[in-house]
Amino acid sequence: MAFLNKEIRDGDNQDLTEERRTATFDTDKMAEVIYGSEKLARRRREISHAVSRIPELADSRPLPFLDRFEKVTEGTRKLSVLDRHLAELIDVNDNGEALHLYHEVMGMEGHPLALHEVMFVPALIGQASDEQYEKWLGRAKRREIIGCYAQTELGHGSNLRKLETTATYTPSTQEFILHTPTITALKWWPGALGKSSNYAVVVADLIIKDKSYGPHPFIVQLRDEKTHQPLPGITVGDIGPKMAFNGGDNGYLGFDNFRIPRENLLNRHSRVEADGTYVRPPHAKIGHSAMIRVRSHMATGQGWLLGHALTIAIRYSAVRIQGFLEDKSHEVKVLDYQTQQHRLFPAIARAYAFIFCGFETIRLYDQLILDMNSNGNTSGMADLHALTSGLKSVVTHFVGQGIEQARMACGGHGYSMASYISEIYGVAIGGCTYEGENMVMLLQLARYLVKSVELVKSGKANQLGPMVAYLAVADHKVNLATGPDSYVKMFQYISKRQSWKATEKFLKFMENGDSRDVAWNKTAVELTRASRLHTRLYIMETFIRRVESVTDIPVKSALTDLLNLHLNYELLDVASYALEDGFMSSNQMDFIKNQLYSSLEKIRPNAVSLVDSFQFSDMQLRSVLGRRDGHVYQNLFDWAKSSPLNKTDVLPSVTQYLKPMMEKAKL
Ligand SMILES: CCCCCCCCCC/C=C\CCCC(=O)SCCNC(=O)CCNC(=O)[C@H](O)C(C)(C)COP(=O)(O)OP(=O)(O)OC[C@H]1O[C@@H](n2cnc3c(N)ncnc32)[C@H](O)[C@@H]1OP(=O)(O)O
Ligand SMILES: Cc1cc2nc3c(=O)[nH]c(=O)nc-3n(C[C@H](O)[C@H](O)[C@H](O)COP(=O)(O)OP(=O)(O)OC[C@H]3O[C@@H](n4cnc5c(N)ncnc54)[C@H](O)[C@@H]3O)c2cc1C
Repeated sequence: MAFLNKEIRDGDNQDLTEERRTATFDTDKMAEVIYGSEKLARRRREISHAVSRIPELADSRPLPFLDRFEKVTEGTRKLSVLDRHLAELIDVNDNGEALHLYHEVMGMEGHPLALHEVMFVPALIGQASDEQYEKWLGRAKRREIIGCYAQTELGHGSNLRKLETTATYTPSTQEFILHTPTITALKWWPGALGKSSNYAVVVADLIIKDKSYGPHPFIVQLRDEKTHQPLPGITVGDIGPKMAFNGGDNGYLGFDNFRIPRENLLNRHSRVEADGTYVRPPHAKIGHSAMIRVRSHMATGQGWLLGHALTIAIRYSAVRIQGFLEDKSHEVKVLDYQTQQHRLFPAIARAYAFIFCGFETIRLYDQLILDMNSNGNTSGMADLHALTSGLKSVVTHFVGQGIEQARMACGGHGYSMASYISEIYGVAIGGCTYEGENMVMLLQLARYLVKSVELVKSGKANQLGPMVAYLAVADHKVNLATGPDSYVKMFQYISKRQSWKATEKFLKFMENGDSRDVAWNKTAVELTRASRLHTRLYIMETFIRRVESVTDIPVKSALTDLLNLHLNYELLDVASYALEDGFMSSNQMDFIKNQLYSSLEKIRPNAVSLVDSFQFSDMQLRSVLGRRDGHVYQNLFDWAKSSPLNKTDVLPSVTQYLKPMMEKAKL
């Protein structure tokens, strides 16, 4: 008989095998839904297999035992090995294959090319003119040069309008002079800036004839192409260890009146003529496109990170036997406890929801770039900016929470670096900060929601985009028993009510004499609540759309269980908004809870297979606790024995300090 869960192998832990046998769907088919195509799901497996046959691509030692210097060296070593094997391992023009290969081999702790691929090349593609493509893009794509994205400064990150680095145009030499006027103007944080990159896209305040034109992107050479020494006028280095990403060299950068030619302003959309005339872009924020790109990709990337932590926690929970249920002669798997299921299963649903939702925003971003580059059409920018601002904030926040729950669900062993969950957590929560601090970005979405409510109030509801059309819809009582649409309607009611209440509150402060900014700040918490609700509604709707589109019946059925869990969990979490004005009854509340608990029971037999379907190899997971074979205790013991502290029985520190202390005490 063909097994539905393809992970079953001889010699694996029996408890885990037992779980895999209960799968009601084919995990390969589920992987096709997760990764968007049969081809990519299959290629991922093939690539992982091919990588496992090249020993040099393996981590030379478990990463948690490496210090920072060793991590940076190890990442760079693997990159160079990978470079030799690239063409034999993947179709280099296929982004999905490339992304998988890098996740597999390089892991998540950072490496010299991380920002080159994620932001430097995309910034060139989005911002450079055809002539600049000719000069830089090919070299960048071939990796003759390595670049990063240097925007944030020591003193400013969120408020781009106040960046202090200046790029002053000098018509006599047709050059920009880049300068760092104060210590707070030092670029600070850019990934791969400190030691690896020899070029950067630098965002600086463009100044022409003493007038500031705001932040603009420039391509800047930082280091000599032969010696890799910083060029005269450039100060550059590493900012030190961080919560995670310690294989990466986030850096600082200062300019001392450093000159670059006029052609180095990335000028697809705006430019400076030889005489200093400024030509405006078609949209004021078009220079931010590299950020919108990363934000568009974040929901999927973060969903995968949550998937990593859950794969570890669910597999472990199926192997960990502790305590009793009915039969007092046998301890049970901790996965059988309702509290454990409640801790983990809604997070599985969210991981799936975020991945599906992310695929939609990636498509929207690709369409926007196509429109902008082919006919200068920027009409989709405001919508996508609002959407991705909310999405990156909500998703990173919940992913952080979900990973932390996964850690706790593994008890003491979750706290060990052997689980690798703390590393995943550190990487994931970086996303709450980078690409726009979460509160700041929620407030960006709130601007859009407030404007939308104002449109409705002024009788222009017909101008609302499809994503906010619900803000104008009349309220009707909802019967939740009629299926997903009724949950959407209830959520729409809640989200709409909060957007309206926050807007009314904001307008009231202004009517009472507060300035717009002060009124905004006095309403900010309510506004961020509106943004979160709007975003969660969008995630819910995309999840429903995706499940509806699935054709494989067993896969669809398992996904429907996950979706039902998601709908009930989400609604329960925000029910107080609808209970307070009586729109939701306490009977409905009980109904939601009962549905939720029965979803947990339905999902239980598929739990291991739902996470196996992510098809993360052991190499990619880098977790001793979460390995596919489930031999948790032997694996943990072997790992601990390999700790450098265990190389000798008596440590020099004991001989030097501890023993003399003990000897002295004896006297
Ligand atoms: C294959 C790819 C895989 C990717 C996977 C991801 C993995 C990533 C790993 C890499 C790790 C790290 C990378 C991190 C890189 C960085 O962090 S780069 C630095 C990022 N920095 C930021 O995000 C700064 C945040 N701040 C801002 O973006 C802006 O300052 C902010 C938007 C907050 C405000 O901009 P202002 O210019 O000040 O604008 P306002 O006055 O507030 O608004 C004026 C109007 O403009 C609209 N607006 C703003 N931005 C945009 C935009 N981008 N697009 C469209 N419209 C925009 C705004 O809504 C206002 O409109 P309104 O007046 O309301 O109509
Ligand atoms: C792992 C990592 C990688 C990074 N990589 C890069 C990179 O490659 N390139 C790059 O240029 N940068 C990078 N950054 C920097 C990152 O983009 C910024 O740190 C981020 O945009 C947040 O800005 P900030 O540090 O100025 O935070 P701040 O804005 O100083 O945030 C501090 C607090 O102030 C609040 N706050 C600020 N403004 C407002 C407001 N208007 N209203 C309400 N509250 C507000 C925030 O909510 C937050 O609570 C990276 C950062 C990290 C952590």
